[in-house]
Amino acid sequence: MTVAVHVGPEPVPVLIEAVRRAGGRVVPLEEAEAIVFFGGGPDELRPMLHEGIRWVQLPSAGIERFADAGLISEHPLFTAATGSYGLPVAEHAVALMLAAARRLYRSARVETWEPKTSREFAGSTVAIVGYGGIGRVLMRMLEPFGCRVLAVTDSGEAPGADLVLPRARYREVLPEADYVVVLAPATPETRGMFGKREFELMREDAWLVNVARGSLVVTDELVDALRAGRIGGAALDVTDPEPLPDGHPLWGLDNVLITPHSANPPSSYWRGLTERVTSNVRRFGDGTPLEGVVSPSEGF
Ligand SMILES: NC(=O)c1ccc[n+]([C@@H]2O[C@H](COP(=O)([O-])OP(=O)(O)OC[C@H]3O[C@@H](n4cnc5c(N)ncnc54)[C@H](O)[C@@H]3O)[C@@H](O)[C@H]2O)c1
Ligand SMILES: O=C(O)[C@H](O)COP(=O)(O)O
Repeated sequence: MTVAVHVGPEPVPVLIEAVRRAGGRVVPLEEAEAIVFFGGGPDELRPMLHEGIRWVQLPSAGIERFADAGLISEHPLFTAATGSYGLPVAEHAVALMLAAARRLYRSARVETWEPKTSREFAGSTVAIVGYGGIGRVLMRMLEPFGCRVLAVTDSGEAPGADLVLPRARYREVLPEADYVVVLAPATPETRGMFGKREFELMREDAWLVNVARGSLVVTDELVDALRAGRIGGAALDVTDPEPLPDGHPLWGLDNVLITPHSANPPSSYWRGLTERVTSNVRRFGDGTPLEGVVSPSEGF
């Protein structure tokens, strides 16, 4: 079946091309049965959802803005870009962990010769809290380092992991991990899932690596834990608030690495998104299950 797809509100040429590559027809909104949404938020999307729309493809992996606005439904069906950005985000997590282990965050800033304090990353214990699309790629990248991987996922399956626990038991991995990589979605359930209580469970030399969403971490309690030496450090690609304002205490702590939500650079973003669009337009046309379907009740 040829799918009639509207790409908007921004008619991005590479997305139009991705729809056509999959055999879809790019049409005005009134004639569309599917929307590849790009260029706005819930306020722009809501008025586009006329009764002929059966499917909406959202551009990011984290779709909390749309869930919080009450837009996610089964009819129309919503898909996210979950898993599409596995390679770049997993690579960024590895870069942050290596920089932490090798103390590059420190060496890059000092202007004097210092005693050696770095450690080896190979053989570390890495907890992946939210083992999904990105977590699966991270697992593969950790293999050559001989890491021990503790995975938190409700699926019960994480091939190669040394331990798999359901999300309700995520705190149990914290005392064992050298690095806790946060990869869960932003939902009401995950808001603040890393705060004082969780930092107290972590090892004093362990690093928190957040490449998911800032809302999962209670920022003030993280600052307290870092100042008190309760944990070794934090590497944050995402923060709450975001952007992190100038003068925020996190900027001044030397055991903190901050990147500006740059784990998924533009070239990787467009590659991941166009692949997801092509694959899902094809699947929609064939009547096969779509990738990245969002559950209205779960919010991811
Ligand atoms: N930094 C960036 O630029 C960037 C880019 C892409 C994605 N992200 C974020 O990374 C995260 C993961 O993306 P993904 O594509 O792997 O998504 P995904 O849906 O494939 O994986 C998320 C996993 O977390 C699990 N999960 C849900 N609730 C949980 C909980 N309470 N505790 C532990 N695990 C839980 C899910 O079951 C799923 O397996 C999302 O938060 C996304 O917004 C960030
Ligand atoms: O979740 C994602 O795909 C990235 O973090 C980008 O999300 P954003 O477009 O909502 O910032």
